[in-house]
Amino acid sequence: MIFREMLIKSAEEYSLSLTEEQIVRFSHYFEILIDWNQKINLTAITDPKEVAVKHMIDSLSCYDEAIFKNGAKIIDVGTGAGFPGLPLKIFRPDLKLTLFDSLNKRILFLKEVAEKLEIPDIEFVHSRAEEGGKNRKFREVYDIAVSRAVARLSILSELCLPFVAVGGFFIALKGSQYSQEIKESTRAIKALGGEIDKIENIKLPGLDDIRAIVYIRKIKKTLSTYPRRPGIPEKNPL
Ligand SMILES: C[S@@+](CC[C@H](N)C(=O)[O-])C[C@H]1O[C@@H](n2cnc3c(N)ncnc32)[C@H](O)[C@@H]1O
Repeated sequence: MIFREMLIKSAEEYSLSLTEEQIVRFSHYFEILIDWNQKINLTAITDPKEVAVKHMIDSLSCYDEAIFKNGAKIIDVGTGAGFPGLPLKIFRPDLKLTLFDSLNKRILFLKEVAEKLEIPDIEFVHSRAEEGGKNRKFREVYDIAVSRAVARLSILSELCLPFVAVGGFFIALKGSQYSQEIKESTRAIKALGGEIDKIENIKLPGLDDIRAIVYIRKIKKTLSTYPRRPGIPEKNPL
């Protein structure tokens, strides 16, 4: 009940209106998350109010109606326990979502959530982004790539921009250190065919820190040299 109330209250503060069906799905997702978290490490955040704000509402904070077009193809790179991809899919069931992660246990959890919540049209991929980004099935076919808490922006751009089609967006959900990360990543974003479109500051209900959503537009194809081999983007950022 606490989760449900907090979710509704925070969504309202954030000017997002949720239907009863969506609220039920978010609540069920929360229950399965807490249950599985006892067996495998999915999240350090377990307090109902915190899960509602720091996972569910934070995930929705990158939602922009003008960018998330009807039926858009979206990939969540390093999705972990499904953030931000799954809350976005619950909010906008028309999205064609790919949940992508290098840890298979988390993919198994996500499959169970999708099945129990009866959410169709989700593709689950167990792979590293450095490999997926080279694969023709995934390369430059997405309208949107989203990612949260996976790597610094310079590294993350190499992991995410190869998935995005020209004209699409890579959306990075960033914490309070975002200014420094953005400064460091200018060269990488350009080299990968991207351009910063806008940066939106976010303050979550009840939290003091300022976060940022960085919207990067794909303006040119990514050179076939990127992404480099697994581990290289992190070891030697562009
Ligand atoms: C700290 S968790 C964040 C999970 C989720 N995005 C969130 O915000 O709660 C980072 C996730 O990224 C995945 N990951 C890290 N490097 C990756 C890579 N190169 N390719 C695919 N997934 C990766 C990890 O397995 C992990 O699940």
